[in-house]
Amino acid sequence: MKFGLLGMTLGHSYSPRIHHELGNTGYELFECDPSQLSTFFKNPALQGLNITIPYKVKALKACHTVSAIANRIGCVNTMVRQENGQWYGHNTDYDGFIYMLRRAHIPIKGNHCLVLGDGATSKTAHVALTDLGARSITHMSRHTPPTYDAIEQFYETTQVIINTTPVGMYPHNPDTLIDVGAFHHLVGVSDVIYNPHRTGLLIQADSLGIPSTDGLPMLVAQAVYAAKLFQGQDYDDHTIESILQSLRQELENIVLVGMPGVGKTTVGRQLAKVLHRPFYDSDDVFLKETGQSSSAYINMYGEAAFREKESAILRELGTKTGVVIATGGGCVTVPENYMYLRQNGRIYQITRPLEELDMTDRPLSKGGLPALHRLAAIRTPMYESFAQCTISNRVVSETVALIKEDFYESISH
Ligand SMILES: Nc1ncnc2c1ncn2[C@@H]1O[C@H](COP(=O)(O)OP(=O)(O)O)[C@@H](O)[C@H]1O
Ligand SMILES: O=C(O)C1=C[C@@H](OP(=O)(O)O)[C@@H](O)[C@H](O)C1
Ligand SMILES: [Mg+2]
Repeated sequence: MKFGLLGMTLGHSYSPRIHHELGNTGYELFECDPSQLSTFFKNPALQGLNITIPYKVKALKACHTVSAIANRIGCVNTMVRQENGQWYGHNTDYDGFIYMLRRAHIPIKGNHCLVLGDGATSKTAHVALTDLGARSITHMSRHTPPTYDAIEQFYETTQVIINTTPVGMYPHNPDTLIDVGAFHHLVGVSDVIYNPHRTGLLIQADSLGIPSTDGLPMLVAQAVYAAKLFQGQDYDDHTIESILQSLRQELENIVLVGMPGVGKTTVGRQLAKVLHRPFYDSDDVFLKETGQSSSAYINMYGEAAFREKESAILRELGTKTGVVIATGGGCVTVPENYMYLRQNGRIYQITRPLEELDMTDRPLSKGGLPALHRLAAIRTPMYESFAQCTISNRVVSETVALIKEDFYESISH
């Protein structure tokens, strides 16, 4: 009995991890060339498959019976071997897509929807949005009209935006196709990408207070719905949510911001140790990359030159998942750094009474306590606009425990 995911180049996939959690411990990855495909499907040991690009249409053709939904979409993502040896095909991406929208409370009925992209996922989205009662569905793409040059004509009508393109996906993050702020009547934005957790599109939606969702709930839900077909088990929403939570817990970064000398490096290092995560300090990375400490560099070339290099470092660090990142105290002065850090992370502002801050070798704290007060007056609103949570750093071990507690609590919502 073999189960697994079929594709051409699979790289890192969460599917085995999800199916293993559902008890299907033999679920594996099958990378296959187009020329091997018809022989592959004939292997009688194969009991169940999930299919990813570029084989979703070919898979449909290999099935003897196909669900009505999969037929309408024109491709299958799940194949189940029947007792007579023939393949049955379904599309659980459809079910996963609907689950994702329902979970995020994004209303479709009666609404004008704009779908970015015209690939396989956009077809799934089209059929699902139709079934959910969308008032209109417009597909925007690079080559088939309407193309992105025509986007302005949709600013006043669009109510829901769904991105089905890979734009903004790792390692090309952050990158966006459109300006969410230009749309005036949005009630929901969804991106089927799940790495990063928050694409540029979703960060924009979030900052405008528009309900939004990434694609991880869809990924997990389609896997659970496929497992129902593979294993004949009747999983409920609770199963989807608990797997989603464990993935989020593993993937979400913890990012520390705050005044120079407040304890970001010290707390971050301890926290990483307690959580068994890799630790990155942007000033350490700076030293490794330039051969100079941040303070020496600022003294020699000025703050602006330092900020530019620091941003490039944060852009790179922010694409990582499951790590702890301590930033340098001034990272909040560059607005783009928010997107770099927030795309995969929950950001914590660390505070301590200014009188207790360590000012050694910190050029921006030069000038004693009055200078530190002036710096804090400028920066505090910036730290607050970056951070989702503020933690006061009295005793390092307690600070670590408080962040850990908040982090797990935040993931469970
Ligand atoms: N809660 C705390 N109590 C006492 N000293 C602390 C505390 N947190 C950090 N420190 C000390 O403050 C200094 C600055 O800490 P550091 O982690 O380098 O700050 P940052 O990275 O925010 O600039 C270090 O000497 C560190 O040991
Ligand atoms: O506040 C700042 O502008 C800076 C803080 C430093 O990091 P710490 O906050 O870890 O001291 C370091 O990045 C650099 O000297 C600039
Ligand atoms: Mg530091």
